[in-house]
Amino acid sequence: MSVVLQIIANFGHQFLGQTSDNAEASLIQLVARGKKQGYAVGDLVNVTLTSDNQGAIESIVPRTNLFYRSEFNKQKNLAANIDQVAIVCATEPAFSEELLGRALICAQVTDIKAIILLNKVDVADKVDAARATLSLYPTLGYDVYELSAHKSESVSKLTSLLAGKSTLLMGQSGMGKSSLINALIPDANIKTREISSVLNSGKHTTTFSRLYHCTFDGQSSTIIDSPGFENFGMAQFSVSQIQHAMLEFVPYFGQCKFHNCSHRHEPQCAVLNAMNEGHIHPTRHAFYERLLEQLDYYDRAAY
Ligand SMILES: Nc1nc2c(ncn2[C@@H]2O[C@H](COP(=O)(O)OP(=O)(O)OP(=O)(O)O)[C@@H](O)[C@H]2O)c(=O)[nH]1
Ligand SMILES: [Zn+2]
Repeated sequence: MSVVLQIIANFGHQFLGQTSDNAEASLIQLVARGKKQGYAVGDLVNVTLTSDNQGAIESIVPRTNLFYRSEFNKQKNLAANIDQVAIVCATEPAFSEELLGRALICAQVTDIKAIILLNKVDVADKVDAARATLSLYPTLGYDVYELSAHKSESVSKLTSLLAGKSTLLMGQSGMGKSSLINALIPDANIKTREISSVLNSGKHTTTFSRLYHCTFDGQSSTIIDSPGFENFGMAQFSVSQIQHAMLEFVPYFGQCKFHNCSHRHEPQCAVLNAMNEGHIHPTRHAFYERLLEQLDYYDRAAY
């Protein structure tokens, strides 16, 4: 029998599938048939069932999007078919603005809405510094929501952002992502144990993405939890894609002296002028330079 299932967990060579509209549906262990393809959590796949709880993936339903990071030819799929990505930062330990910036660029190029969650705002002596760092981002168009995973009222406010949507939750280790998942999805631990029992092993479950069906504000929603990340390569993007994802640069494009201006060192560069006049934050320009340097490095390494 052939069915369409959604991949809800990805263990590299093995996947778990479930019907996308029924959170209570049993878990089906999936294997990829034929050519190995990079499936992602959130993918819809055509499956031939081989038993009650096993099946073979025959093909993939075309994706609306795929959020991934990559170094050289190594690709790490985080989620497919998502409506938004929520990047979890915290007051302590301090988060990396570099990683936040990279996740925002990736969302921008992939045309996925990004929101920033500042968790642990109950840590009174650290909250001002975190707020100061994040104050730049609303000026670029990214909403920042403050919350505390330990306070139920702030978690229930968060549900209105997630209701009816498929959201990828990502963040560095220690930002409180697991605490947030447990607060949002009270049976998350039970579901994780179910997965472990299907796989006869619990060891993989925290290192791979997984999808939870939930109901927020009466609307069926999904959350994809991804492993904490400590780097974010973007080898897949072109210089032009990165430039256009630097949203505060965009108004100045076309006004530089050289039409192929890299906005790094050229004379009469409208972007550099805007920075010197205080319209573009120097830390963002420095960030942009680092991204381009990394692309140069990938290019040189390819030859
Ligand atoms: N004060 C405070 N502590 C929190 C909050 N949320 C999480 N924590 C604590 O922060 C620590 C890390 O939380 P986790 O939920 O394990 O963080 P994580 O981001 O899932 O980290 P990994 O599992 O390593 O990826 C734990 O000691 C939590 O109790 C919060 O809102 N306020
Ligand atoms: Zn320029």
